[in-house]
Amino acid sequence: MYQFTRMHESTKATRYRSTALVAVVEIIYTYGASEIDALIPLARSMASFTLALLSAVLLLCSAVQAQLSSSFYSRTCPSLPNIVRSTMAQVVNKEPRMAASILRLFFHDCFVNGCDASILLDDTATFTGEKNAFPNINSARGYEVIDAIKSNVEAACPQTVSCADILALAARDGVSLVGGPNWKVSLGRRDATTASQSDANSNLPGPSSSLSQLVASFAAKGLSARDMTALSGAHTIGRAQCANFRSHIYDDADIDPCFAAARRRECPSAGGDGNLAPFDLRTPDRFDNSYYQNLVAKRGLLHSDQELFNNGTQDKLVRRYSVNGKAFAKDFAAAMMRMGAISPLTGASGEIRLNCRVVNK
Ligand code: HEM
Ligand SMILES: [Ca+2]
Repeated sequence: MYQFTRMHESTKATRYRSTALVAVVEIIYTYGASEIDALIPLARSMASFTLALLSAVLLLCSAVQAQLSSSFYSRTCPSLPNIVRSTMAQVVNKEPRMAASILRLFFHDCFVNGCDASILLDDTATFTGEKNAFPNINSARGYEVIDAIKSNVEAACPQTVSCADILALAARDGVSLVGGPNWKVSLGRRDATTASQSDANSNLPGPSSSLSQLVASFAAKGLSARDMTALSGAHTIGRAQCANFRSHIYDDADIDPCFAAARRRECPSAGGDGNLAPFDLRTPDRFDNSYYQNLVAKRGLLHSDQELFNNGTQDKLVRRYSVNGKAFAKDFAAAMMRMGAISPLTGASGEIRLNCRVVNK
């Protein structure tokens, strides 16, 4: 759709340019070379008209393309990267898990109608939002961290930076603060004015998903199976609740029996639904490639995790990441940039929310 509009505009520009050229040639032909001097001002004004037209078309193109850019706030809010980074550093220093929780918030935002901070909206009389959808209720956390960053950003650059961009930056900083890769965050997203609980319920993959369901849910967002496997490496940090991995440790066969027995101690077969367990027992708060080493050892915590290494299409890639932390870091960063570019609101769409929890009045 964007592509079509762009081609259409540039065809128009070429047509205008050749019409101007033909006109100049016709004038020379009709009036003779001796009168060309008199025609120079006319030719000049036609040339500048053509130039103006071309630049107008170029401007239109960039608006239509609606591209994000890492320098989006470099003039309007130069302190933005430092504010986000220093707030995240304080928060993660106090509670390392928060790096994981903010990363997950970003994933859950982007997969539901794009990276538009829809997940941050509280329910209202006119819509039921995403916070109480099944994948998020009693599970997604870190909203108050985004509030704190937002209020620091508002103090420095009022009404300028979207909550969606703050979330994208905070997720990146959290990962890099706990030892993960760094990447350039593209900016210029705007905030949604509505949110949908049912979209959150249907677009986010669940812990009992099969490999083909996982691949399909990422494909629906324009992400490849490789992206899916790299992004799942986020489960190298953070915690999960017993209710989400109980059936894997009690009922599945594709699991190391010692690992299953150890995990059952923190997660009884009945009760204790909210008991927390780290995804990665070895380095629970360090963003490394041990998630993949765990999968190869059949020590994935969720059923969906172990699906990536269970004699399927992703086995080879999982093995590669398990022995090559650099390859994982590189692919994770690239996939995060692609995930962060899912259907952003740009230009005049959406708004710059003043409070990340509520739509502007
Ligand atoms: C591939 C499909 C995925 C499934 C089925 C899935 C599912 C889950 C589940 C069930 C939990 C535990 C929640 C709880 O018990 O409260 C969780 C936690 C987490 N997920 Fe995923 N996830 C997936 C992909 C991702 C992706 C792509 C990311 C980020 C790029 C991510 C980041 C995280 C993080 C960091 C945590 C820990 C959060 C915390 O400790 O607060 N997940 N995920
Ligand atoms: Ca969203």
